[in-house]
Amino acid sequence: MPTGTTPQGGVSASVHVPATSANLGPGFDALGLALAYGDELVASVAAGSPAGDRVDISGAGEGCLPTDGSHLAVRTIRDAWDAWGVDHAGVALSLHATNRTPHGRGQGSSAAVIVAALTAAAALLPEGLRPDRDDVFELAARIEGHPDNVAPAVYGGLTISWGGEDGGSAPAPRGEAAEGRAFRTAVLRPHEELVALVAIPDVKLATALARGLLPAQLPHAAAAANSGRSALLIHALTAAPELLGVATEDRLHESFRAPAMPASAALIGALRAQGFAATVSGAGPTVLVLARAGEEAELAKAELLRLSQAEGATRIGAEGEAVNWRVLEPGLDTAGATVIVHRTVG
Ligand SMILES: Nc1ncnc2c1ncn2[C@@H]1O[C@H](COP(=O)(O)OP(=O)(O)OP(=O)(O)O)[C@@H](O)[C@H]1O
Ligand SMILES: N[C@@H](CCO)C(=O)O
Repeated sequence: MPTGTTPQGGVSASVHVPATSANLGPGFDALGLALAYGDELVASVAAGSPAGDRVDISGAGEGCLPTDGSHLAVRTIRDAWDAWGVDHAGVALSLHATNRTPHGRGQGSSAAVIVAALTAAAALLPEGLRPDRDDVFELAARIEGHPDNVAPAVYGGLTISWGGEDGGSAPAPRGEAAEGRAFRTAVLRPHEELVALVAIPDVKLATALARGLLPAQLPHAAAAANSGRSALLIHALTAAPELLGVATEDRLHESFRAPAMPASAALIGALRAQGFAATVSGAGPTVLVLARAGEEAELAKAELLRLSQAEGATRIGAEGEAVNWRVLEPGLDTAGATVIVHRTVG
């Protein structure tokens, strides 16, 4: 970035970022799927200072999240400009956030806001100097700490991400410079018949808490079974959806986290007992069901609605509170994060 580059006034960047579901069963910290609904962030700058930063929020987080410079999107934009060598001390940021992705439910809300903020931070720079999608992916994954929600939020579709051992550079494809990237991803198109259903409870589970429940070590047999299933899962998601049930079996995380989301675990157990490919979405507690379009998806939806409304185990959360569920069939997104830069008038 040339010395003295500043964010542009007189323009606004409108960003859309999809909600995402990570893990998909055995693909812990690696697999992600973009869902066709998500968040909007409109960003602009004017002459001023960071003290003048303002965020206007509607939807998730409205009335709870900060509306000043301590908002995650503002911090992320300013951190990105620092990382890219942009001089931003003389501007105030104005953000309008429309949040549809629920927070702390396992649909990638934190990845979405980070990706939206970085996409806006790049778009507000002069044309020709804007970091590209791969730069946004890299920085977002570093901030989030793992790439599995960030990749589908940036690129759309079905993503397989990887990093380096012990936080080093991610191994690069043959013939490509390693470039010191910490994370990389391969983007696949999901099978055209793939349908995703989500049941979203009205209780939250912080990802940090859910990660704290994982064991440091696992038996080799469990790791071997899991690697076989995650390989099979790619085949199921792209070519053979009839294998989704067996391919979504996980040995790395779901059982260890079940005590923190008993209602989700009970719902998944009841659905899997009927042969449906039900898993925890991300770190939970949303339940994700993958199915083939047509009769199987219709049956899965009917069962998901019936079980999530039933009295009993599925109505009790981790703290003993009642759980209410919202069931959605969001469709799949293949575009990822998109941005339009408008010239502002007046
Ligand atoms: N749009 C947003 N604006 C500001 N902060 C947000 C936004 N979305 C998420 N956050 C912050 O991230 C937290 C949720 O992140 P967390 O990683 O726990 O869950 P998640 O990203 O929704 O789920 P998962 O990582 O399992 O998919 C929120 O409680 C909030 O602090
Ligand atoms: N792979 C992550 C996804 C949630 O961010 C986890 O399960 O902790």
